[in-house]
Amino acid sequence: MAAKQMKVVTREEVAKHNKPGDLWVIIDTKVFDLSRFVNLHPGGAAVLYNADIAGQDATEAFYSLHRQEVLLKPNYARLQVGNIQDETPQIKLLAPGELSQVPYAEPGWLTKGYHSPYYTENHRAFQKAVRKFVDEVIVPDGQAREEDGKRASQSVVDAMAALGMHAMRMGPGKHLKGLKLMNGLVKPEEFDYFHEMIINQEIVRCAARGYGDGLMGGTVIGLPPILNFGSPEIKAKIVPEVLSGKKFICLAISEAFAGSDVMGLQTTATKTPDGKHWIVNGTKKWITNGTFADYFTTGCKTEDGFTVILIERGEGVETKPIKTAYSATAGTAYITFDNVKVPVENTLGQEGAGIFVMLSNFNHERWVMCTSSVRAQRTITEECFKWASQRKVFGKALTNQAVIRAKLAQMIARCETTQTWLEHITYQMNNMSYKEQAAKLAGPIGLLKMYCTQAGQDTARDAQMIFGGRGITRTGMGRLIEHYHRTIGFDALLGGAEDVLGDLGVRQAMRNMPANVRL
Ligand code: HEM
Repeated sequence: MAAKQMKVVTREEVAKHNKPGDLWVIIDTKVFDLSRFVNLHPGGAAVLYNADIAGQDATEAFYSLHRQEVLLKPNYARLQVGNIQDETPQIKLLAPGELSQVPYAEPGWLTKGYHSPYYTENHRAFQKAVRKFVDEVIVPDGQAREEDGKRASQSVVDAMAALGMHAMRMGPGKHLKGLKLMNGLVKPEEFDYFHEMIINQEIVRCAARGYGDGLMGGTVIGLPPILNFGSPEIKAKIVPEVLSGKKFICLAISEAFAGSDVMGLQTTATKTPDGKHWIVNGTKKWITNGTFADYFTTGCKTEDGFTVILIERGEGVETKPIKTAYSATAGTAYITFDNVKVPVENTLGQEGAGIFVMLSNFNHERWVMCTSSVRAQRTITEECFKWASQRKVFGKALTNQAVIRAKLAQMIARCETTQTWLEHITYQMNNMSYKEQAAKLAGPIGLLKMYCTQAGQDTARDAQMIFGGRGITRTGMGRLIEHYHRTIGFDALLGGAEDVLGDLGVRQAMRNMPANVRL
């Protein structure tokens, strides 16, 4: 279709179009013909016929009531009929992949003129490529699926698989060998936890919490036990299917009976008399991606303790969606296992050593959650800074109010402290063996996660105060704030409740308390 021919007009000409049936406005030097749209306008017709708006420059009024994205929607973009002669737009749209220039909207290492000891040129090139991909492919799908509740589009899952993204989200390791990562941008042996952190932090910018978990969150936590404890046969079958996005897996541990206290699990697995199969009975609750998973990495109670068993969807396995505060796109499930027959070869790790299998993954899982939580807060801080700068109250921008600045100060400080602590821990992960990480980082990661999610909740509350009623409205200016405030609880609970993790951090530290110290 040929591009629409735009008129070039003067402000005086626009001013003549100020009545019913002939209504134009100027928004940032662009001229919109609202003559027919006026009766469809969600904000009503009267506001558009106002003498300060009709035929006038409505830029300030528009941006105090609408998000930029309104004008990007094709049905609204087509209302533009021209541009003001000899003027250029003042409001800049970020191109896909571009960094925000809003202060503190990007972590320090991505802020012009600042330095960091942790990131190489390769990390920077990698971040650029990942952001572009996320902006172009993930963000639009994330916003749409969070709304309609359907699972992440297979086209997105496939596009991520083609870049090796599902594999990279498992962290550095042997599973990357031979893969072309981000079109060859990073060599498998050079991929480190900072690369992984970049992927997580970029994805979370889609600002769709349920979708973020729906987008293979189950794989991030459900596949590592296969990679680390599965037999060669199991690995050879499952890993390629899942990392190519053809099949889906989830981690099935929590139950109605037991959440953070995994010792309380009641799902049982008993051997058949011939010893060739497990018979699994029980239920699982709040299982991310469970509604569409093909495989379930399942914590079971067995004769001599706990055992983790890989269960394939089939006879006796049923999954039902659980309605949570975020979207059904996450696939949060209640699962019933009813006399499910599973080959003993599907046992992950030693029989009776399931606690070890489950615990071994917790550090990475919690660290992943920290990476996301920290970045999500930054997006909210950016929203608040933008809003407080453009919103006028009593004739002045909100940023003129000391109470608003005090809230921004706290939000920024939380972004900076959590990111800096996260980078410190990530650096340790890069320089420690998996065993060392287990010994030395469980406590610090527990404390970091506790602090990240506490900070997130404080930021959610502050943001809601800054946005007022808009912060509790699902559409419009404050929609990201409403979403964040509604879903922050997930961060504080998933992967171990905040209080439990704080306590874990202190208990780990107590173990290292020298017996010979006194005040
Ligand atoms: C191209 C021009 C415009 C388009 C496409 C447009 C579109 C919209 C849309 C989609 C909404 C719903 C917002 C949401 O919930 O996301 C809305 C609300 C509104 N619009 Fe417009 N609008 C335009 C111009 C204006 C102008 C110039 C004014 C000037 C006062 C205005 C005043 C309002 C008001 C008062 C609301 C209700 C806001 C609220 O509920 O907080 N609109 N408009």
